[in-house]
Amino acid sequence: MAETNDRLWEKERLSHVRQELQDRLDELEPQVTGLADQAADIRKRFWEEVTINTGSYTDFEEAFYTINQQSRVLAERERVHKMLVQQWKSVNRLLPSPYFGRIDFKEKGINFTEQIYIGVSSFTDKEGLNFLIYDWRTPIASLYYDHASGPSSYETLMGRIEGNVELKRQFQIQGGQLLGMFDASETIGDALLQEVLSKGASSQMKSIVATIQKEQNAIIRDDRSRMLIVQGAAGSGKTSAVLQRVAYLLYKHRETVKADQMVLFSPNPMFASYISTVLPELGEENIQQTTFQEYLNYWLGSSLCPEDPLDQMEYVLTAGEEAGYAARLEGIRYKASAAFLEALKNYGQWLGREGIKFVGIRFREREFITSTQMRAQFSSYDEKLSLPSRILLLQEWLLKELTLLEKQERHADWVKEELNYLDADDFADVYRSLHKEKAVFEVAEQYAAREHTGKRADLDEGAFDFVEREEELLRRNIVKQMFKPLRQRVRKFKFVNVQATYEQLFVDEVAYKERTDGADVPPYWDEICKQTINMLHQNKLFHEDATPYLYVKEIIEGVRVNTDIRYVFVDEGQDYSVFQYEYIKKLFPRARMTVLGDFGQAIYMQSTELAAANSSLTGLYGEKETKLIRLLQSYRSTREIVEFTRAMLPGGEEIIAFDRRDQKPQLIQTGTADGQYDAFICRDVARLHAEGFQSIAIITKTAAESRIAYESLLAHGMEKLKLITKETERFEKGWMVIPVYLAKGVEFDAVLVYDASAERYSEEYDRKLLYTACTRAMHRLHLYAEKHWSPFVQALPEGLYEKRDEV
Ligand SMILES: Nc1ncnc2c1ncn2[C@@H]1O[C@H](COP(=O)(O)OP(=O)(O)OP(=O)(O)O)[C@@H](O)[C@H]1O
Repeated sequence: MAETNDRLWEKERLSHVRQELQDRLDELEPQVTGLADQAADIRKRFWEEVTINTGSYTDFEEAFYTINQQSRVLAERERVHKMLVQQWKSVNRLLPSPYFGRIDFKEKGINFTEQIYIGVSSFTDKEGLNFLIYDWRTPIASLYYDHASGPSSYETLMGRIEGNVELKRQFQIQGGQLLGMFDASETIGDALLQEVLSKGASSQMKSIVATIQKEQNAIIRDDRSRMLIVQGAAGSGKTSAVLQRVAYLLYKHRETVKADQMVLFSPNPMFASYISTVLPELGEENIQQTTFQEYLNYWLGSSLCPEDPLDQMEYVLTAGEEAGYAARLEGIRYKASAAFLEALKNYGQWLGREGIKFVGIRFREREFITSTQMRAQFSSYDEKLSLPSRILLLQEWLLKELTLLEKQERHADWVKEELNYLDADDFADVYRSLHKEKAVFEVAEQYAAREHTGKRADLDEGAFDFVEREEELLRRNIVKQMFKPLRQRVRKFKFVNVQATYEQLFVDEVAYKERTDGADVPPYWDEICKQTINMLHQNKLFHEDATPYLYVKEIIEGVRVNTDIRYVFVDEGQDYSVFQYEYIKKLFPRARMTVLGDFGQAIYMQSTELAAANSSLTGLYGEKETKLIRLLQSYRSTREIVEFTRAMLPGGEEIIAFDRRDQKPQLIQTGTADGQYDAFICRDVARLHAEGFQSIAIITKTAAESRIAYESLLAHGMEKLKLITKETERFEKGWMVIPVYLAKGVEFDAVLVYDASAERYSEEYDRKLLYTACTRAMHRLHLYAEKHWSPFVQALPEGLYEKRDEV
């Protein structure tokens, strides 16, 4: 009975709050449109109101004053309009579902229990005195996420507030209707989470604001660490938590930090599209999203073409039979290592003493300034100065030299010849400036004459030599134009041959050791050198060389920095090398960094272990400034799928499954009969679809395998199937074939691992690929093989799956 009363009471309150929201909306709407119209009107009539009369100084002043006045009114109207639009949007967002939680909190020493309703933004009553809804990011709202009922506390700017949570309640409100309410005695009750997690996958990630878990809340609200590292199991909500964190930080620091001062590194553009709706759903603007590759491409410019990381991945997975494969793999590993980073630091020292390669400045087949001259000039600078400072001095020297050479060059014969090719415009320009010059000349002559004789000078027409001055000016212009690109090259440091400077690291072992203060070389060094140089000679860079190359470039030219950015977030952080982290740190010197990842899904060779005791990531800002949070509970998949997948990973037993149940994963052995394989898959997709699963992914190991699978399944009549490639920009719901490395970070109702045979996944390296593929499944997981299962499947306890032998 009491429960029913509670529910009635909540229904009434909901309808009261909605009425208040509606009233506010009715109040705001005319203001919003009215102000927009007013601003538009002012903008349209701006110049009508202003009479510009510059006849006298007073007129001018008056015009100036009116313009100023008008633009101030306009700016104020626009500011108020923007604020009202924001309020209007926020009220609109609240109306269908004003809040999702309530806590009753009795503060210590105060004899009163406050009811706190929590929603996506705050809302007060008409008088502005009482909060009808608290924003989920307010300090008091953290009680909702962190504590079960009982003694609790929360942090405010003024210190810790202690008290007692007497009630914690969750609501399901949709379209203004109270559909359900649950009182939670333990953290956030499972009922709502169960409900949320049992839903189907969608083409866009959803906000988890109503069901944030305690350990996720710690990630969201951490505001102290310079570096926050989150090592979280597959599906533990890392990406979800980081997006909530962005919204939280934007709210907490709204006076000082704007969305464009945050940047998120995501694995690929498709992933970026997948998460793009979360922040707007929370009422915040999207932050800048990029991939590390975009940064590389931008900074390397057009002269060198770096390999795409996905192409590198495809090579690693498919080129096992090719000559030089083992050396390339060693190269990938070594060039991402801390040892190589150290070697490059030492190389920087060596370059400071000798060895930088310069490019001479050539002009019309002549060597103007040779690389030897540059080297001599460079070595004349004090060695105590940093390398980039000396390069700057050299740049200055070169620009001065060019000015001298430019002057000399005006008298060269080729300039005379060029005079013949000038067009009328060139002459007209010179003619105009000569006339101006003539006027100045005549005034100067008159002045000089008056000084000497006290009379006007009697200037004859020939006193100003037009012809001579004309040729002089024309020559000057011609040479100036020709020297422009030379100057530009110098300004862009093109006189340093970075390519040759990088290349000379890869001559042979002796040279390498000499230049890097005795660094050890990995196996296959000679072959690694050959492969690297071969690429450079084609003006290309292996992916593993791209960041080290930029690093060397910056050792010489100085570090590029972006001081605007205050927060950097790196998702799928295990896939970045220590080099890339070092680079990101330097690029954003004022930023705090949040890195989220899962070493269990570290499928790239350059991976970094996030949570290891001696992780290079901890070393980036030092232990004191670094905080590590581990997430062990997996939310994405059913208990059966988590139990199956975690058994694939050494140490996987620590992953905790959420208690949501469905079928066990199915292993389907198809036999070798022609066409049977794909026929089984088609049939299973149709069955899953009939069960109501809409997003179904057939996951392959490589892009090459994806293409073959796609063609073959298409031939079996699966017309609705889509092939996802690295060029796919938008993530859409449906049936798709996708290589595992593109499926990272996203999820599907059902996953069918196209070929989980021993032929496909047998190396230790394949374990994580298979794990990553299987952990994309939310509700159903099927694995297929013709004959022999991958050893990683064979090793699983039998009770974890159901076998379907179709042979
Ligand atoms: N607190 C939560 N409430 C509701 N759903 C949640 C919560 N945490 C995670 N989820 C859901 O679990 C799924 C996995 O979350 P997410 O993609 O953020 O995990 P992840 O750790 O980034 O995964 P992976 O590393 O495997 O890509 C998503 O569907 C997300 O909505």
